[in-house]
Amino acid sequence: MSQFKRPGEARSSGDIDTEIDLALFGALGDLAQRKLFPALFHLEREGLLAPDTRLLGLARQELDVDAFRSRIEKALKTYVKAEELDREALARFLARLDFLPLDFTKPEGYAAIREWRQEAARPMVVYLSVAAKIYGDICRHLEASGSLDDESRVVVEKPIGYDLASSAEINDAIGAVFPESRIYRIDHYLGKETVQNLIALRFANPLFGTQWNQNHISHVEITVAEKVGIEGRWGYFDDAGQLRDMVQNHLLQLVCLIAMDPPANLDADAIRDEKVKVLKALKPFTDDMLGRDVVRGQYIAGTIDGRSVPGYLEEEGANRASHTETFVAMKTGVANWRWAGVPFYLRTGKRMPEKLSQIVIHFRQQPHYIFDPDQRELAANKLVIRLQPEEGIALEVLTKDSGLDKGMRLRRGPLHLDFSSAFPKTRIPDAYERLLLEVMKGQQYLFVRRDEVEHAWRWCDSLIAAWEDDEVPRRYPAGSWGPVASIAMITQDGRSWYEDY
Ligand SMILES: NC(=O)C1=CN([C@@H]2O[C@H](COP(=O)(O)OP(=O)(O)OC[C@H]3O[C@@H](n4cnc5c(N)ncnc54)[C@H](OP(=O)(O)O)[C@@H]3O)[C@@H](O)[C@H]2O)C=CC1
Ligand SMILES: O=C1O[C@H](COP(=O)(O)O)[C@@H](O)[C@H](O)[C@H]1O
Repeated sequence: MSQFKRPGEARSSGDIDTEIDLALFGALGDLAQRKLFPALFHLEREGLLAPDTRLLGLARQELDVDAFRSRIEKALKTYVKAEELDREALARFLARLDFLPLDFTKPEGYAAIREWRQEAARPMVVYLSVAAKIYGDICRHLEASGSLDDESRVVVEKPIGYDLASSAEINDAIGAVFPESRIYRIDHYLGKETVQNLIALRFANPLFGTQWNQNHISHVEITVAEKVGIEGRWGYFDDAGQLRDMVQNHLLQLVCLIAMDPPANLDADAIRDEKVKVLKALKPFTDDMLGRDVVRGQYIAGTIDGRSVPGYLEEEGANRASHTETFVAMKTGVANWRWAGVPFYLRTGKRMPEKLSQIVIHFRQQPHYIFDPDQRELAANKLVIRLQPEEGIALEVLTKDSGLDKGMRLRRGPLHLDFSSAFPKTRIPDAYERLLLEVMKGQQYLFVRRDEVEHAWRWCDSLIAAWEDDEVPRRYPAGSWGPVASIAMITQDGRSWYEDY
C-alpha cells in the first residue's frame, strides 16, 4: 500500500482553479519554515489552494509524515500571527502534507516522487529551496525517474550562481530539463505589494508617465536597509556578500522597474524584454570609479534598539577573518535617452538602525524660481515609494506656509497614500504568497528570465573584477547608516540621502 494519501482524501475545498501538486525540496530549511509554509498556509486560509492540491515536503532527515506535520505546525505557530492561525484552516493544511526523506544529490529514491504523483492529472510544481549548486542534480534525477511531464514547472531561488559563468552553468542544467516557459526564478522583491505598484503608478498615471525621464528627474535613490545581521547564515553569506546577496537581484530589479520603458502590454515577456534593455544599459564599472562611486562596508559591534549586537566577524558561525562586505553604496546610471545624466544612488546594508526599503525619485527644480531665495533648495518635488516596513507612496509637494506672518513662505508636505490606513481591511500579503499563487496559475510576469539574471551578473562581475579580493571594507558600527564614506559619496554631488523616515 502506498505511503502517500490519494488526492481528495481528507482535503479541503477551495474555489480557484490553481490545482497543482507541489514538491518542496529543502522543506525543513530556513526559507521553507520561515516563509514558504506560512505563505502556503495563508493561501489555504484565504481559500486559494485548490481542493486536490497536495504538498510533498522533501528533506534529508528520516521523519514519518506525522513527525513532519508536527514540525510544520510548530513552524506555523512560530511564524504566523496567533490571530491568523485559524484552527480549521490549520487542520486542512496539515492534512495536505506528505513527506519523503531523500538525499537530493543521489538518484536513488526519486522513484518515490513518481509514485506520489500517482498519475495525477494536475501539473507538478517543483520548488527548489536549496543551494543553487544542486539544482542541476535534482532536475536530472526528477527527469530520469519519470517524475515529470510536459506541464511540470520548477521554481528556483536566488542567488543563481556566484558570477556570470556559474549562473550560466546552473541555468544550462535547469534548462536541459525544463523549457524557459516553465522555469520560475524567484526574486521575492517582485512579489512585494509596492513593487508591483510601481508598474501601476508609472503606467496608469499620465501625470507620472509624462515626467518620467531626464528632463524632469534629477536623480533616483534606492535604500534597502536591514536591521538583521547574518541570522545564522554566515557560511552562505561570507561567500556572497551584500552585492551578490541583495544588489545583483533585488536592487537591480527595483532599478529595472523604475527605469524601464512602458511595455506593450502586461505579458511576462513584454515586461521582461523592457527590463533586459535597462540591464544592458547599466553603466559598467571601471577601476577609476571605485574610490569615488562605490563604498563597501562591514559592520563592527554596535547597538540597535538599545541592545548590543556583535560585529560581523563575531557572529554565530563566523570562522575566519573576512573582507566580505555587509554594506554597499554606489552611484550608477542607465545609459540611454530616457536616463542620460541621471545618477542612480543605491545603498543596502545589514545591521542598520531600521528596516527600511524605499525609492526616492527626485524631480528637478523649476527652471525659473520666484520665491524666497533661502528656500530654493526646498523647491523640488520628491516621490517617495516605501516598500517596507509600511507600504506607501508619498509625493512631496510645496504649498504656502499658513499664518498671517508667513507671507509667501513655502512649506514642504506629503500627499500621502499609506496603504494600511487607506485600505484598512485589506491584509497586505507576504511576497511569497503572491509568488506561489502566480506559479500555481502558471503566470510568469513576476519571475526573472534567464537573460535578466545573466545581464545582472555581467554588470556585477564588472564591479567585482574592479574590486581587489583582499580590499578591506570600511567599518561601520552596527546601528549606523553605514560608513561615513557613503555619505561623502553622495554629498560630493551636492546631494544627500533622503532622511525623512
Ligand atoms: N533563508 C533565506 O532567508 C533566503 C534563502 N534564499 C535561498 O533559498 C534557498 C534555501 O535557503 P535556506 O532555506 O536558507 O537554506 P537551508 O540550508 O536552511 O535549507 C536547505 C535545506 O535543504 C536541505 N538539503 C541540502 N542539501 C540536501 C541534500 N543533498 N539532500 C537532502 N536535503 C538537502 C538541508 O538539509 P540539511 O539541513 O540536512 O543539510 C536544508 O534543510 C537557497 O537557494 C537560498 O539562497 C533566498 C532568499 C532568502
Ligand atoms: O534575499 C534576501 O533577502 C533578505 C531581505 O528580504 P526582506 O524581504 O526582508 O527585505 C535578506 O535578509 C537576505 O540576506 C537575502 O538573501
